[in-house]
Amino acid sequence: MEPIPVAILGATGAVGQRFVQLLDHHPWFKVTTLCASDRSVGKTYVEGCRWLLDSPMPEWARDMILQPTVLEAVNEPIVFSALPAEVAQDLEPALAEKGCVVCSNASAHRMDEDIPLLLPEVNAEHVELIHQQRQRRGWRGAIVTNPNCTSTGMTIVLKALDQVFGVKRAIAVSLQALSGAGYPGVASLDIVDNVIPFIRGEEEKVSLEPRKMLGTLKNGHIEYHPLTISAQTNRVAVLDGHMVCLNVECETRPSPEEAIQVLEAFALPDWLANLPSSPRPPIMVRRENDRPQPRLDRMIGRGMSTIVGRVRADEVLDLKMVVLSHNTIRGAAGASIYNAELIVQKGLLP
Ligand SMILES: NC(=O)C1=CN([C@@H]2O[C@H](COP(=O)(O)OP(=O)(O)OC[C@H]3O[C@@H](n4cnc5c(N)ncnc54)[C@H](OP(=O)(O)O)[C@@H]3O)[C@@H](O)[C@H]2O)C=CC1
Ligand SMILES: N[C@@H](CC(=O)OP(=O)(O)O)C(=O)O
Repeated sequence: MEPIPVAILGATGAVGQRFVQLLDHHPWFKVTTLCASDRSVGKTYVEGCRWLLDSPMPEWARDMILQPTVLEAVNEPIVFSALPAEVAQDLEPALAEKGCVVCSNASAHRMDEDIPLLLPEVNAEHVELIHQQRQRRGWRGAIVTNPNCTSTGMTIVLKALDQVFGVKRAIAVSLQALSGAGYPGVASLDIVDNVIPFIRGEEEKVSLEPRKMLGTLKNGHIEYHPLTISAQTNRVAVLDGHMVCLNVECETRPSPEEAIQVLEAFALPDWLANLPSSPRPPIMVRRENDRPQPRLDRMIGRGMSTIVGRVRADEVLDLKMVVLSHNTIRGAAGASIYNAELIVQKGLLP
């Protein structure tokens, strides 16, 4: 098929750069517009972007001129948004009204009733909410969001366990990478030799977003999962990869070995598993007693897999384990691209 033109908003940031990297040689999508703030507009991408990734900036991106982040600059059928939430708030609905399908990382519209908070491994059927948006709001396009990067890996694990054992309560303690705070992010004098036990708004998102994703779509409306989550979130001196120490209580108490078998057997239907960005495998269980580790394991499945280790019986709830997910790939740009592939596959582009 002809490549589908796509735009990237916030193209110079930590997540925007991942979009540029992951869309290089993408089999379906071709980047035709890069947008940034007024600070960068008019510069070439190579001038306006402090490239932080360990592969070279793609040749096609280097000389593209950064466009203003305004409605008139964007005419592509698919728009990837890596905007600050306050900028996304009004612009994303305006783009959806104009006819663009916006695949967004920003938190601004994640919890809106008719907007899917989509993780294909967990709730691919929620994409049908696009029809509600079009009916209720009169949009030709749509907004589809991906979750907070800490919510991402743990929700995939909770889904696998919920399908078999039912999940009732969870305690999540995160160790979050620096790239999660964007660029330049946290000052080195704050984080070297240190852990910061506060990330604004994060605990609220990690407690609530999984309940929407694990919820049931009934009559065009999502009934949230009754699961209760207690979250504590911390910033640590890791570059990429968010780790979550997760304790889970189930309806039916599994042994650690039963839980491992369920996690290893977690599979996607063929139509999802065959999308270009689908994680292969969706979940990998490490049985060594000192894994997963961010530096060693975050790129498993090209950064799209969820890695689980240290699955043990818990003295307070039923199970405890450690979950690792690449925050700017599975938790951000890779997530949006995977969602866009799902939308194309379902024939939901206008
Ligand atoms: N980093 C992560 O792991 C995750 C991030 N997110 C979300 O993704 C979004 C982007 O995050 P991240 O890449 O980390 O942030 P960065 O701060 O690294 O990048 C922000 C980007 O937005 C642009 N921008 C800033 N202000 C404006 C403005 N007023 N108008 C237009 N563009 C603007 C910047 O352009 P310029 O360079 O010109 O200033 C830059 O391209 C945020 O909503 C964040 O919450 C979600 C999940 C994970
Ligand atoms: N808050 C996350 C990254 C992020 O921006 O998430 P959100 O889009 O949910 O605010 C982190 O610090 O790692």
